Amino acid sequence: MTEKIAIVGVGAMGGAIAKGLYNTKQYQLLGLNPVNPRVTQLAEDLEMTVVNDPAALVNLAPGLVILTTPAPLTVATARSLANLPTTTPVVSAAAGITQEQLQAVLGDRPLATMIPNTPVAVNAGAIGLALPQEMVEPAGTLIKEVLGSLGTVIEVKEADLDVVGVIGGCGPAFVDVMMDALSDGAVKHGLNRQVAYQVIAAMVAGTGKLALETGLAPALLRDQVASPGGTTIRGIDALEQHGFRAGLIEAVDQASGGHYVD
Ligand SMILES: NC(=O)C1=CN([C@@H]2O[C@H](COP(=O)(O)OP(=O)(O)OC[C@H]3O[C@@H](n4cnc5c(N)ncnc54)[C@H](OP(=O)(O)O)[C@@H]3O)[C@@H](O)[C@H]2O)C=CC1
Ligand SMILES: O=C(O)[C@@H]1CCC=N1
Repeated sequence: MTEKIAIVGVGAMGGAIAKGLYNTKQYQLLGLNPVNPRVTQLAEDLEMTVVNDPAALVNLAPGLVILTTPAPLTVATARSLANLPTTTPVVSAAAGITQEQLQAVLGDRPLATMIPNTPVAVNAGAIGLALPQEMVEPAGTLIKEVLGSLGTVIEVKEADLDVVGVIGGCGPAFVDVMMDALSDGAVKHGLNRQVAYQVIAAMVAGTGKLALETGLAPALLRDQVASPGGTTIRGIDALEQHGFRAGLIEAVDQASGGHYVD
């Protein structure tokens, strides 16, 4: 029987997860979200049954529930789903919301926290997953299978999920800012912006693939690009002088330390 996966909060993240799961053709998609034209269209596109009442979602008997509501609303939303059978696993993507907070409202059931990222929409996500030690089967296997269909799952301790969420979850936005600035530089030199976008996106995808497949440290990969006396090292010098590296370290500092409250 096809597993029914429920996405609670079908926004940017929930929608990206829905798209990635739809691509696999392996799951039946359910959703919970207030009614609006955006969600109605997405539901139609992804053959997803979206309801706007928690009791209706419980009646649809999902096999796995993924919480992607705004973090400050997630504990209250989880409470509205407490009637799910105690065997139904729940995975929350809400930044800064802990397993303990969710367990308090969802009771004793398989429960995990994660930080995915928007590339899950194209099954190329980086998903930090914190499974509690006492996770029972088959829930643990189901969670890893479903998330594994969306990209690379990296299991971490819950205490590390905050910083994993910054580099993995916020990271695409940081890279998008870099890509946008690189395209400005290229346009300044007369290149067509759409051509610049194409080159930059392929370059970023390939740089990530090379790092993943070689397992080499970024500093070593950088050295292979920077020919002695060449052009790259002059660009790196400019980046250092303008605080590129310090800016990224500060971005991780500023974005970490979850600030959401129930
Ligand atoms: N965006 C990202 O890249 C990442 C986000 N996350 C986490 O995912 C969660 C969602 O973030 P994001 O997708 O960016 O936010 P969005 O605002 O885009 O999405 C939130 C969705 O939840 C819906 N919603 C609001 N209240 C309820 C409710 N009570 N029941 C059901 N649905 C509800 C909203 O409906 P409506 O359409 O009416 O606004 C909206 O569709 C956050 O907890 C965030 O920490 C984690 C990792 C990465
Ligand atoms: O901006 C946010 O709060 C969410 C969490 C990680 C990425 N987006």
